[in-house]
Formats: sequence, C-alpha cells, structure tokens
Amino acid sequence: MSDSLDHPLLLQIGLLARRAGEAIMTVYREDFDVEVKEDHSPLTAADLAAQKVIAAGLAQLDTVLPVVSEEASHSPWEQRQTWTRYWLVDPLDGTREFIKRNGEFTVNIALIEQGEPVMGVVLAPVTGELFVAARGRGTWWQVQDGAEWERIFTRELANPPVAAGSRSHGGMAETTMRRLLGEDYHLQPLGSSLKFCLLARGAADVYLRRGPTSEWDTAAAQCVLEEAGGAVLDLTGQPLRYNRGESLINPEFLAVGDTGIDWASRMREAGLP
Ligand SMILES: Nc1ncnc2c1ncn2[C@@H]1O[C@H](COP(=O)(O)O)[C@@H](OP(=O)(O)O)[C@H]1O
Ligand SMILES: [Mg+2]
Repeated sequence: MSDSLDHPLLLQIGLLARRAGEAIMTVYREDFDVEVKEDHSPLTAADLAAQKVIAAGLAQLDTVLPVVSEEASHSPWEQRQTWTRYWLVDPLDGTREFIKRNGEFTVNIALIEQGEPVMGVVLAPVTGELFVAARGRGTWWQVQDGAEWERIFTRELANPPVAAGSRSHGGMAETTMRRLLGEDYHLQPLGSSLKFCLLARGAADVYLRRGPTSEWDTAAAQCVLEEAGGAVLDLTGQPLRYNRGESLINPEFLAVGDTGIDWASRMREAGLP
C-alpha cells in the first residue's frame, strides 16, 4: 500500500467535487428558493448547479461511463442491468441541512464496479473537507482545499461508543442502540454522508440507519469508510451492494468502524432486523 496519494483519476474526481462545491457555495451565500420534488424532498438551485458541473466533468473523462444521479432521470433497470461500471452521484446530499445553513451537506461521487463501490469522493463544501478513497489504496482526507493529504483509519470500538445518526430523518432508534452498544453510548446527530466520514476518521463508532435511503446517499461514503477499515452492513451483516434491481432504495444498514466485532450476532441479539 502506497504512503502517498498517487491516483490521477481519484484526484481528478476530487477536483470535480470541489468545482461542484464552489457552484453550491455560490447559491449558499445568497437567498435561494426551495422547491418540493414529487417525492416531497426539497430541491434548490444548488442541487441543480452541482449536478450540471458533475455531469459535464464526468462526460469529459477519457473513459465515459453511464451515470446515475439523484438529480437526473434514471436509466431503466433493463439498461442498468447490463452495466458493469458506472458513476453513482448525489450532487448535494443533505439538502435539508443546506436549507438550514448548518454546513452538514456533501457532494458525493462513487464509481461502482460489479455492484461494489470501488472509488468514492465526499466533499463538505462549507469546511472544504474532502475524503477520497479507491479500492486497495486507502482513504485520504484533505482538511481544506490545498492542505496536505492525510491517510485516515477507523478506530477500535470506543468505550463509551459514539453513534452517529441522522439529524433530520427518523428517530435515533434508542432502544436498539442501547441493545447494540450498552446503556452508556454517546449520540452524535449529523446530516448527510458526513456520518460515514466521521467513522472513517475514527471520531465515531457506528451509524445505524433505519428507514429508507437511496443508493446515491451511501455509495461514495461506503468506499471512504471501507478503505479506512470499516464496513456498511445490511441488518443481516452483509455489505451493501448497488445496481441490484429496479429499486434504487437501500436496505436499512449499520455502518461500523471496527470490523473486528461480530456485528451480525450483535444485531441479531439486539433484535435487528
Ligand atoms: N423516505 C426516503 N426515501 C429515500 N431517501 C430518503 C428518505 N428520507 C431521507 N432520505 C435520504 O436521506 C438523505 C439525508 O440523510 P440524512 O438525514 O442522514 O442527512 C436524503 O438525501 P438528500 O438530501 O440528498 O435528498 C435522502 O436521500
Ligand atoms: Mg442524498
């Protein structure tokens, strides 16, 4: 394993995320309107501006692959099932946090190969934090634009454990969390895919997601977490996989930093799924 980040495509995708982040910040600094989509989720000019930047950037790469993005029309399963590699994009994850202007939103670009996230880039535009990962190359963190790249790792389950959870969606499943982690755990609410990144840099231990998320919400951050030493497991203990059928909705999942623990048994004992 290399001790420096030497991966031209990954760095290129990181820069593309930064350009999308700049488009988002232009909207963030001004007044913006909020539309409500068909599925009742919010949409702003920032989601669309980031989508435009990313779609154009991916179309200019040497190898052009299909793209699935939250903010573009999706190819039907008949087409998608023939794909071996494609980009899976959430141009602005955490739109509710964007609207609240609390900074907890991200740009997410993943490369999926045979259903597995093999490259992932997650940018937090407000802080400028950028997380990038590629299969077999580790996870790297740039604390702001222009800073040194730092290799990051998950930590062993801490005592007391820290559980990251959604700030705006669903309850924190407290009874289940107590069964999983014991009475004495600390809860860290946070918007967007930043929850996975918190685990990836060893600042939290688990993130349990009950209720739906879409494939673009998790793919890039799953690669970031896996390459840092963690895992994203469905409630039976199997890693999340992508492009498996008509639906783009993920199963409920448990993201973990410490893979030396038998989470499948713990989940069963805690009454999950
Ligand atoms: N009912 C639902 N179905 C699908 N995805 C949902 C959902 N409720 C929330 N989400 C997803 O959860 C994401 C936000 O996660 P969190 O609450 O952890 O910040 C949203 O991302 P977007 O903001 O990109 O729409 C959205 O995709
Ligand atoms: Mg999202």
